[in-house]
Amino acid sequence: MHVFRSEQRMTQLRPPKNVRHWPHSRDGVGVIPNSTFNAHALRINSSKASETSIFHFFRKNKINLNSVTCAKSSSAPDEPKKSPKSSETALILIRHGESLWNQKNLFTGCVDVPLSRRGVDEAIEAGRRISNIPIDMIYTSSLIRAQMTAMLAMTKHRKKKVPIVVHKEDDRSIAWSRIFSEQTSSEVIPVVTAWQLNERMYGELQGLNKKETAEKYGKKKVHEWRRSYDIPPPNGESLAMCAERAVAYFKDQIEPQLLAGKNILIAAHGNSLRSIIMHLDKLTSQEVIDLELSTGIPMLYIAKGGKISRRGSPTCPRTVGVYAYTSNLARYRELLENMEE
Ligand SMILES: O=C(O)[C@H](O)COP(=O)(O)O
Repeated sequence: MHVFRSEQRMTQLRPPKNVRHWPHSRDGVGVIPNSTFNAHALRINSSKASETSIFHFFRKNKINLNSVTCAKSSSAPDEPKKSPKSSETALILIRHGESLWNQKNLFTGCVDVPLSRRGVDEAIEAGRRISNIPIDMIYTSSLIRAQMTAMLAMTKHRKKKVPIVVHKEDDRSIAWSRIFSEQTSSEVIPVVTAWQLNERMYGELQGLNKKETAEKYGKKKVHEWRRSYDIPPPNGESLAMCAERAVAYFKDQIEPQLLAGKNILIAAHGNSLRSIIMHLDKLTSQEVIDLELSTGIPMLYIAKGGKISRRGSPTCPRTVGVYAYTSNLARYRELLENMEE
């Protein structure tokens, strides 16, 4: 059974300072390029009209264009440039923390339900477990439980960067949401919200209690709706239909950033992540039936040489455990430690 479940809470032993958790990489590869969100001089790559209105806005508000930088106004963050084959980047997947309806065992799907108190704690704990892993961009769904998980987790990241939702409604919102001073731009992490990463639509089951639904329609039928690959719940999405949008988005928008050197966090949902993991781990539609994701447990993948491979679930930095880390991540962690000394 291919399961990422919460790990036994190991005793919180702090390893001695000089103990290296991982051997340094032989090739001396530097720390993962901390390619933060590259801000550029304000360039509105859009129609002349919006450019005029933007410059009109700045002039009217006496904003000196020379002191303002913002990223290019593309609907996606910077166009990814291919990074050298040897470079390595991290991909972290986290299913949102427990939601109020998870707590009540209700089918949630696309209903926009917030985290429960326990879900908030799970998101913060997940943040501790990924606090040493570089993150340059965050992708989340348009649902609050996934967005809250990402924001809460990032409060524990040792780089202390501020996640900022990237708005892409129109050129003005793009320009305004990315107006930083030069210094600020190095202190933020762009957060891209995408409906394609939403939980699968559970149709008529949304809001129903999972146990009562199984009693009403039969355990087998409900298990089929919940865990089969291509059987949708009544007026809902099958996992295959969810994969069509979630995996397509991952391939079109996220993978290029990852392979271009950006370290990525995706905070999403049980089924949108199951479909992405099915793609990454090349699971069959039979194998994915057994894939269960616990709420709030981070899953680490490493992209290197054009491949994205699973490394396991990171544990808390102070937890004595088997680190599914690489020597590059070890260097990054040492950098953070030296930064804090
Ligand atoms: O949408 C929901 O109800 C849950 O997030 C996932 O439900 P499932 O575990 O039945 O897929």
